[in-house]
Amino acid sequence: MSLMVAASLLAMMHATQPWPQLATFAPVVATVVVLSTTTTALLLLLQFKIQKQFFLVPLAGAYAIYALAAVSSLISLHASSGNSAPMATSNMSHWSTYWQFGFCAFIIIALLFRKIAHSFPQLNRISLGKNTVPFMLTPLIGIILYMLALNSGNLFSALMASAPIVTSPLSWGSWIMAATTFALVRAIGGDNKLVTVFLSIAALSHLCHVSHLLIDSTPFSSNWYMAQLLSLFSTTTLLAVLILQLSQFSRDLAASHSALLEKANKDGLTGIYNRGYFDEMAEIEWRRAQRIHSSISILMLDIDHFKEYNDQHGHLKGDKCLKKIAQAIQAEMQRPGDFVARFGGEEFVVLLPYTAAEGCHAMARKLHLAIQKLKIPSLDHGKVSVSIGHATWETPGENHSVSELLSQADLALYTAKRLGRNRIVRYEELAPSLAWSKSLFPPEIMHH
Ligand SMILES: Nc1nc2c(ncn2[C@@H]2O[C@H](COP(=O)(O)OP(=O)(O)OP(=O)(O)O)[C@@H](O)[C@H]2O)c(=O)[nH]1
Repeated sequence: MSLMVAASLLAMMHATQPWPQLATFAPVVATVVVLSTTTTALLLLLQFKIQKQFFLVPLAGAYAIYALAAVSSLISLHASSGNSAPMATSNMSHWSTYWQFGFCAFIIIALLFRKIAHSFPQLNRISLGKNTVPFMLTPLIGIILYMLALNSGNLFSALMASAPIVTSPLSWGSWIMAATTFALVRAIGGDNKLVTVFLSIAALSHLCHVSHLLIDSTPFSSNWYMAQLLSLFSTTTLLAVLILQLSQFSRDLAASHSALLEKANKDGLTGIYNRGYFDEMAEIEWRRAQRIHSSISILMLDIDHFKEYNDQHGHLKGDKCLKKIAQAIQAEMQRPGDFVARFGGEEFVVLLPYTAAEGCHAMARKLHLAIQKLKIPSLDHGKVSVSIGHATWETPGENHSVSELLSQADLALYTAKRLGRNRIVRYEELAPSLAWSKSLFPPEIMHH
């Protein structure tokens, strides 16, 4: 800001010094201003939609008015293409007087809204699309004022007469308005420091811009060039910060979305995947195995006598034991696609895509050994152990579902429990006597 004031003062000291006449300078500036103010107004409305802070709506109005003025400036430039610098005539034109007042007035309204926001919380609940009236009101007021400004040439001329700009009351009014806006931005500020800083820069460059016009607006003087540059500056600074904020916002959103997804898929206690995620992944892998005619295996593990463990050591120790076992199983998942989930209570399930029966059995042995190696002491049974049941489908058929494979692994696990726990049973071993097993185990036992 100090740099801007210093450059501005320097230009003022050499106010009338003529510079090279760049005929395209004013149209280029006006075009950039039209684009940047329109984008700023739209981004501010977008930000309101996200942040629900009503003051952003009049702030968008301020930039919408600026855009209207810049369009008007472009048109007048085109209409008087013979004139080298119609943007800065010796008197302030109607539109420039209008937009300088309008721009500042809307910023002041925005600041006041921000100040009293807590008294009108219902304003922040207005949503774009549903309640269109407040949003239509801003451009509507802008257009009405604009038409007034265009059609009241007599009123403005009377006020400004043909006096030099520096003696025109409207010009001074415009300067006072710009100075008040800057002072209010500094005084009221807000919680969003970045927006406040950049709004201050915009308000200060606007104040400098008006000051330059007041001192002298001879086309192509150093003062005139400075005034053009400042108008460019005052419209693009907030745009830059808005783009920065929106990109930051979308980055934050993506991060929190993936964190949320991660949380939704994980089991809170053990940190491994939960049953819901397992069901999703098992379905996907099952279909893939069907498509490419590949084998797929499922392994089910259940901690032995865990009820007794809980009763003897307490639930907290029980939780610790569950975590340790979950981590030990997780540590053995080395192939891409293999994964473990907590199936419920003290039961875990491991999905092994592209794995045939022998590979699955080797994995079961590895897991059994890994849990033995933990050497978690248990009062009645020496060390905590697990029972494992597993099943494999070499080529899953079209008319079958993953739940069939799951029930087979479950049946193998149940058999391991029945045979005395702390062992591995493969479903394929049971297969010939399956009918026998099913009739042997009544349905209520099957859901152990
Ligand atoms: N600490 C703790 N215990 C749990 C948790 N979830 C389930 N349990 C306990 O795990 C025990 C499971 O008991 P049962 O289904 O009878 O199985 P078990 O005692 O291991 O017997 P078998 O499986 O036949 O060896 C119950 O006491 C549950 O309260 C948990 O998140 N934390």
